[in-house]
Amino acid sequence: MLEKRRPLPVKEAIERVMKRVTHLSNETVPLEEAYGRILAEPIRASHHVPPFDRSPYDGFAVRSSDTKGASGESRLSFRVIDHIGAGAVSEHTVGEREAVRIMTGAPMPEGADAVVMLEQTVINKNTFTIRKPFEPLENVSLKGEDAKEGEIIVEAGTFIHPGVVAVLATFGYANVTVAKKPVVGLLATGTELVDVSEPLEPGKIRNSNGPMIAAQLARMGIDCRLLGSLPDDEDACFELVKKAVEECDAVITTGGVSVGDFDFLPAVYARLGADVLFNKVQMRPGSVTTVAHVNETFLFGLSGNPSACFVGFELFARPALLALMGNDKPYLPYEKAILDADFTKPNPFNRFIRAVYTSTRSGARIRPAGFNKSNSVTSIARGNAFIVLPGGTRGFQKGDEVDVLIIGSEEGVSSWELN
Ligand SMILES: Nc1nc2c(c(=O)[nH]1)N[C@H]1C(S)=C(S)[C@@H](COP(=O)(O)OP(=O)(O)OC[C@H]3O[C@@H](n4cnc5c(N)ncnc54)[C@H](O)[C@@H]3O)O[C@H]1N2
Ligand code: MOO
Ligand SMILES: [Mg+2]
Repeated sequence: MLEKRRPLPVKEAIERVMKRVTHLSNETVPLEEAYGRILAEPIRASHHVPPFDRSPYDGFAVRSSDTKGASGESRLSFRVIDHIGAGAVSEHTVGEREAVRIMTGAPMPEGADAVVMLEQTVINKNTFTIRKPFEPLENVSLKGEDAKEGEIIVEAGTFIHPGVVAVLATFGYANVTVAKKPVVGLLATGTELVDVSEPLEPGKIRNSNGPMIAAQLARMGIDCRLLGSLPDDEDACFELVKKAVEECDAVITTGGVSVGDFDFLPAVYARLGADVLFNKVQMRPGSVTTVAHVNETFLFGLSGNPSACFVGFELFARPALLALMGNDKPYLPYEKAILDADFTKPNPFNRFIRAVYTSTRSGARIRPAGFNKSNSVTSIARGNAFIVLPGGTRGFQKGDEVDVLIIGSEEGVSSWELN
C-alpha cells in the first residue's frame, strides 16, 4: 500500500524551508567582484558626500551679498581672480565683486557662497556681468547633503547592484565583506535522459532540467557543481547524493520524486536519514516537489516534469539559497495584472502558470505562455512570469485581476502579500 502524501499549503511549505535556513559564513572580495553578491556588513559613510561644498555648475563663484540689486537695467560687474576645475582648490579668498571661474565639482573658494551659471553671464575678458541677484548658497552643492559621515547607507543583506557598487567605491571599500555563495550540487535523474549533444533514441529525451536549473542558479549569481545525470538506480543515486551532501550546502535533484516504480529519491532520503520537510504541495505544477534537510544541507527534490521543475526551483530553492546568503529580499517580486484568458475550471490547488507579463498604457496584462501542463518545456521559454491562481472552488475569467510573480529580476521582495 502506497504511503499517502499530505499536500501542504504553499505558504506553509515555503515557511518550513525558510525555517531551516542558517546563514553561510562571510568572505572578502575585491570591489570588482562584488556585483551580484550579498552584502554581509552595512555600508557606513566613511565621510560626508559631497566631502566639501562644491559647485554643481560651470560658472563663477561669487559672494551673494555682492549680487544684490542686479537687474537687466542695472547689470553688476565682477572681476575674475582665479580659475579652477574639479580636482583643484583655489588659494584665493573671494572679495567684494570678485569671482572665481569654477567648473562643476570644484570646491567652493573661501569667501564665495553662490554660483552664477556661465549662461547667466555676459563675459568680457577678465570680467563678467549678471542681471539678477543670488541668494546665499544658491547653486551650491553642500557638504554632506547626499550622505553624512557615519550614516548607514545600505544595510547588510542587500543585493549588491550597480548602485551599491557606486556607494562602495565612494567610501573606499576596495574590498567588500559578502556572504559566501552556497555550494550547490545539481543532479538530473532518469534512465531516459541523454545529454544535449547526443542523438535521440526510442524512449529517450534530452536532459533539459539540468541545464535549465544551472541557468536559474547562474541568474542568481550562484555556480553549481554539475553532478551530471544518473539512470533511475537507487544505489547509484544514493551513493552520489550521499557524497554530494557532505560537500554541498544544497543538492538539487530533478526527477524521481513521485510514486513511480523508478522514483527512487524518497528511498534515498530515507537511507540518508534526511528530515523530509514535505513531499507534496498544494500547487500545480510541482505538487510532488520534495524538500529534505540533512546535516545542514538542503535536498531539493524537484519534479522531472520541466514546468514543475522550474516552478519548484523558483518557489523553494531560490528563496532558501538567497536566504542562506542573508539576502533580505529572497522572494520573487510580484505585481497585479489583468488576465487575458479564461481559467473557468476551478482547481483545488494553487496554480503557477507560466505566462507573459506586459505593461500597457492602460495597466499590466498577463496571458498564459503556451501549453499549460506540468510537462511543458516550451511555455517556460516563452514566459517571463507566473500567473498565480489561488486554489479553491472558483474559476477565473478574462478581465479578472490576478497576482503575478515576476521571474528573472535582480532583486526580490522581503515577503509576499498574495491572495
Ligand atoms: N500515480 C501518480 N503518478 C504521478 C503523480 C502522482 O501523484 N501519482 N504525480 C505526477 C506529477 S504531478 C508529476 S510532476 C510527475 C513527477 O514525476 P517525477 O518527479 O517522479 O519525475 P520523473 O518520473 O523522473 O519524470 C517525470 C517526467 O519528466 C521527464 N523528465 C525527467 N527528468 C527530466 C530532465 N532532466 N529533463 C527533461 N525532462 C525530464 C521524464 O521523462 C518524465 O516524462 O509525476 C506524475 N505522476
Ligand atoms: O507535481 Mo506535478 O508538477 O503537479 O504536475
Ligand atoms: Mg516519476
